[in-house]
Amino acid sequence: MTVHANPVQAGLPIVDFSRFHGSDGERAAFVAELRAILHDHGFFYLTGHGVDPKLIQDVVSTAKRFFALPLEQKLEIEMVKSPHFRGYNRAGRERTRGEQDWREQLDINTEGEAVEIGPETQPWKRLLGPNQWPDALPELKPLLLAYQAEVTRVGIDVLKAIAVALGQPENAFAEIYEPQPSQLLKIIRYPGRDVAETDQGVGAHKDGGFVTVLLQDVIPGLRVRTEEGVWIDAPPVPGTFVINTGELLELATNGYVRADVHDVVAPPAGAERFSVAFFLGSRYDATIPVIELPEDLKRAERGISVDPLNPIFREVGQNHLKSRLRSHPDVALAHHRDLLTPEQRAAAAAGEAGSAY
Ligand SMILES: O=C(O)CCC(=O)C(=O)O
Ligand SMILES: [Fe+2]
Repeated sequence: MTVHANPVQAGLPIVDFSRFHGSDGERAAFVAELRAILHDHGFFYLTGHGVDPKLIQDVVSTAKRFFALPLEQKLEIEMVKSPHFRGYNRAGRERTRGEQDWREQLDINTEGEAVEIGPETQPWKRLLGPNQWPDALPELKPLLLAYQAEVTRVGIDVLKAIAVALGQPENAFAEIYEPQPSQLLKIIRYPGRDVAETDQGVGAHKDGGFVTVLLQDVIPGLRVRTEEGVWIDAPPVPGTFVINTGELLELATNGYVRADVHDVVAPPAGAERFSVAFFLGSRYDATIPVIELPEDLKRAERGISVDPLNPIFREVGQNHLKSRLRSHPDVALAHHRDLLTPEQRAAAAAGEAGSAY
């Protein structure tokens, strides 16, 4: 694989998206490179994405001001107050495979109205509803919604390039993300190891959707596990996003596309790490299709390995709801007891269930 000017030696490749819109030759080279990356890792740095650096700077600085608010102001919008899994979580509240993640975060999603839930309503409709915003920082809402719109555009652009790399028409995935893809935006703060009770910023996991668009501030911590089981560091590279594919693409391509496992180690004592993660998925009412790949790619399909601890459904809304119920047992108990089995209720009450995302 040819890797473009890559300052991260032996690390993840850096890809310039403007080449997708360049000359025919540039586009073909870009698409071939992307295809190899999708198959090897599903992880890369993206430049040439067109997001205004000023917007990025404002999002990061305002996110830092949010986390610097007094705890009681952040708790005014604690996630447990939202049946739709929106809002703030203190560090230690989220779990990945039963182990505590050590990060605080604010979760935003598509801004919308709650749906009245009756016995016939599909359970995933509980995910729809308004976000919670801090009164103390009114500028956060317009900023994060503007940013969410921008990273949605980037995610969809990348998805079009992915479709082409897989030998499909650019709009191959449009029928499962139009008119409203699922959006989940998290601003995240990882406290240093002097404060964190474990080294686990977030435990090893795969993301769930189409693609994740990750903005890292300046402190490293993200690591990616290759197919051979080697962990590679993915430190921040200024001006880039880290893009990674999610399980949806693994499923849709019968494992041709890889969604590498990754984690975040807590920053050193005295440091704190900030990131902004955006997860783009298909419509909640979509079913993940299996894409017929060209013969040469088909031969390289790996198949899908099923994780018994975290089964994945082709019904997207059901899948999202499952992840959210597992990651946030307090919300599950407060608002969705009726969806839990007695075992899940007991595990949630003991704070045992959970996974990232
Ligand atoms: O904070 C990061 O850099 C990555 C977070 C992540 O992998 C996730 O939230 O799924
Ligand atoms: Fe992740």
